[in-house]
Amino acid sequence: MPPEPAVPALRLRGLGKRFGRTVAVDALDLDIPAGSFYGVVGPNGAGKTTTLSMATGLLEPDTGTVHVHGVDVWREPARAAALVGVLPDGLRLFDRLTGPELIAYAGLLRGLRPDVVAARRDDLVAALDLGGAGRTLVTDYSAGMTKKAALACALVHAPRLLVLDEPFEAVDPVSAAAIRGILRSFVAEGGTVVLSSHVMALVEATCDHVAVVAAGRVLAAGTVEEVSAGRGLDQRFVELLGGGAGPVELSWLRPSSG
Ligand SMILES: Nc1ncnc2c1ncn2[C@@H]1O[C@H](COP(=O)(O)OP(=O)(O)OP(=O)(O)O)[C@@H](O)[C@H]1O
Repeated sequence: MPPEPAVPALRLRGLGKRFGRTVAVDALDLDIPAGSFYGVVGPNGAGKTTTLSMATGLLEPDTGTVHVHGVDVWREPARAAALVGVLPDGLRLFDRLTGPELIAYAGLLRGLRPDVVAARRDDLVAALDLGGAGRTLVTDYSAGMTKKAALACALVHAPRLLVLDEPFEAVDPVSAAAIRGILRSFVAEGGTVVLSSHVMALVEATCDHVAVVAAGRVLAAGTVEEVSAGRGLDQRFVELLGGGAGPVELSWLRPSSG
């Protein structure tokens, strides 16, 4: 008998969302294999945030289904939520707390025991180097620090799947390396990471799989080698998107034109 096909960490089928006349996501199908480090790339307005929001139960799809490790996100939201950690785009946090307080609060909301919460909070503060901020409230954190605190909140219940919208945006290189290290060991231990990014070099260096999304559809998906087809992800991305228009000359911008 052939082996059972593996259940993907995330399965999107016929996913669709409109905002008025704008089709943000258009009958999108995608499988994210369990244990992969998956990048979702695409131009501005491609539908990445909308897709990831629907995949994680934050935004109700107009059409289609989402399964996380075989659990239907929209039929069994509590079971699915226990499996997923999310770093949404433009996240609103309870920012009148310190970072460690926020992490503990996230753990308690997830139903963890207080002693487990305290231990994990301390581990996450150390791993993400959030201890130096002392009693500073999250509202006074830099953008990168806020992102790290939000990532810690997404990790505290030990999810199997992490979905991260632009996790490296506004994060300094040292913090980005720390975050990458944490995500890599999460994947090495059997977890799955899905992240969206505009930065091809980052996806190429970090992810093993990639999907190129444009106009709410998947243009190409597979391992980074398959999708980049020996030409580098940046170049493939431009090719898949049709190269774009030629350069527009801004003659008035020439210093000599005044
Ligand atoms: N709440 C909303 N109301 C109206 N239109 C929306 C809303 N959210 C997204 N859109 C539209 O849906 C389309 C897809 O947006 P989305 O934010 O998902 O793209 P994205 O790939 O994440 O873009 P970016 O890389 O710029 O963040 C865009 O045309 C956007 O203007």
